[in-house]
Amino acid sequence: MTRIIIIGYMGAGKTTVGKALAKETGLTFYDLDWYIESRMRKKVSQIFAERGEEGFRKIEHNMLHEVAEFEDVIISCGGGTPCFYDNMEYMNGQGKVVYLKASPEVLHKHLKMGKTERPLLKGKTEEELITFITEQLGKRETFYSKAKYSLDVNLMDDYEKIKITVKKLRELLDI
Ligand SMILES: Nc1ncnc2c1ncn2[C@@H]1O[C@H](COP(=O)(O)OP(=O)(O)O)[C@@H](O)[C@H]1O
Ligand SMILES: O=C(O)C1=C[C@@H](OP(=O)(O)O)[C@@H](O)[C@H](O)C1
Ligand SMILES: [Mg+2]
Repeated sequence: MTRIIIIGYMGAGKTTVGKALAKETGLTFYDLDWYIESRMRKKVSQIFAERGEEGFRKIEHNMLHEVAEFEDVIISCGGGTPCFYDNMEYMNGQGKVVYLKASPEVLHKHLKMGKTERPLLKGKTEEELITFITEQLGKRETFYSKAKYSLDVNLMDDYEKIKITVKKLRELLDI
């Protein structure tokens, strides 16, 4: 039985890489945000707006316990998933957790395009965005570093290189 759990900051490529890795390996792909959206029939941004971050984290925690029971899967989490409740310890007990590690500059580059989709980044100027990423990544690193596996994705920073990322992950995780 294989269960891979991908973590890392917003914009690291968890969703993109997870999907590609599942396609290559034949494992089934679950993105925790997408799973939440389909179960709740609401966008993540809508859940944040209606229930606040606390409400979202509660739902995220419950849904994590559903998807992390599935077998032969690749699960891409949201950037905040490891940082609430005992989610990180739980994930470490459920599967191979891999941290996609990227610098604030690379994350910023990826996030510039999609910031309206992400409630925590909404309405921020360029400058505010880079400051926010740097500060929050610093705090979250404590949680992310509890992953058993980690892959630096700073140099794998374009679409053609996603294949290389997938290859490296297959070697690292032995899948
Ligand atoms: N290796 C990469 N090179 C270039 N852009 C990327 C790469 N990985 C992800 N992206 C882009 O960065 C953004 C965030 O990627 P996504 O997979 O949604 O990250 P996450 O799920 O970690 O937040 C998307 O617009 C995606 O197309
Ligand atoms: O980092 C975070 O707290 C969040 C990351 C998002 O997922 P991605 O990391 O896939 O963008 C999503 O779960 C939500 O907007 C909150
Ligand atoms: Mg994602």
